[in-house]
Amino acid sequence: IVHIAAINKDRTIDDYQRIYNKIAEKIREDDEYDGYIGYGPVLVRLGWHSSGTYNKENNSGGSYGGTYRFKLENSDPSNNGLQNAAQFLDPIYKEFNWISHGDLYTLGAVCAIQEAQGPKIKWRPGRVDLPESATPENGRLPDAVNGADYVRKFYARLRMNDREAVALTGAHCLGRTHLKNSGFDGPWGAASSSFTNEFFINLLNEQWKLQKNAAGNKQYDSPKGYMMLETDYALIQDPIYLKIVKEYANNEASFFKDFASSFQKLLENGIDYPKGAPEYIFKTLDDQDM
Ligand code: HEM
Ligand SMILES: O=C1CCNc2c1cnc1ccccc21
Repeated sequence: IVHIAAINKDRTIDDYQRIYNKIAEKIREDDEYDGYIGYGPVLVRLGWHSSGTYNKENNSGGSYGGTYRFKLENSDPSNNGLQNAAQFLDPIYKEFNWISHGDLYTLGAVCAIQEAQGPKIKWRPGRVDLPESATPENGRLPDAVNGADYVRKFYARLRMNDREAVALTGAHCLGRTHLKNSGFDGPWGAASSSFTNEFFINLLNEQWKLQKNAAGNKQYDSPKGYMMLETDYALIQDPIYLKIVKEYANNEASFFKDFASSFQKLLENGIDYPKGAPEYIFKTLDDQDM
């Protein structure tokens, strides 16, 4: 399967910065969501899940077709809770319905990371809405109750190496798990809305105890009320991953650099960009004194 980015000559960076600003202002405005965590984390998860269906074996899935908008994909149990992000983006799509859904979902994630004081993420438009028949089947997104071998194999399907896998999982500095969505619970204390390397610091500094949560699922809990999924904890069980976790815990700049490149790669998996395709770096509201 080949998906070629459609270059729309009528649209410039100003058009996309206007959408970016609308999303950023709405994130600021709707600050009460999820106990005042805000919409940032769930917008990041929507961008990641709409891209995480990619399979390098046949170049299927991925963000290009915006197929999350179809029932088969948005009712995938792995996507429980992302309806909140889709509803957040609805009014933005109505006002700027010249943008494709794939571009909107990924732009929303880039905006959320940058507005959370994370790294600047390069973003390229050109995804084209595909019909419902192009929706990938359920089951392509990762399960949390697994170890390092599963994590390595899963990320390899997305063309990600060990460093990219650890960097991407660092997005778990944002938001939290919700029993009603995924059957995992917490953390309450550490559920942050700022993008930092604290996920790696938590992994190394807390005492973790594997226990069953209220839904009967295993997760790691710490005395401070923090939590880790088994796939999070795998990053300090595997010696190769552990070395990278230590690097990112001690060097936030290195984490930011690797996250920025890995996240762009994740969001662009499966898309062929023609030579000279425009690539944008959006200004934050702070950069624009807004
Ligand atoms: C093995 C890989 C991964 C697994 C098993 C996993 C699993 C999960 C689970 C179970 C939740 C809780 C969802 C809920 O209950 O609302 C979650 C939340 C989240 N995930 Fe991941 N994840 C993985 C990788 C990633 C990646 C690569 C990113 C982004 C780059 C990401 C970003 C997020 C964010 C931002 C949240 C918080 C959402 C919110 O607060 O509503 N995750 N993840
Ligand atoms: O250590 C943290 C910080 C707050 N958020 C999360 C952590 C660890 N694992 C997570 C897994 C999924 C979603 C959020 C988190």
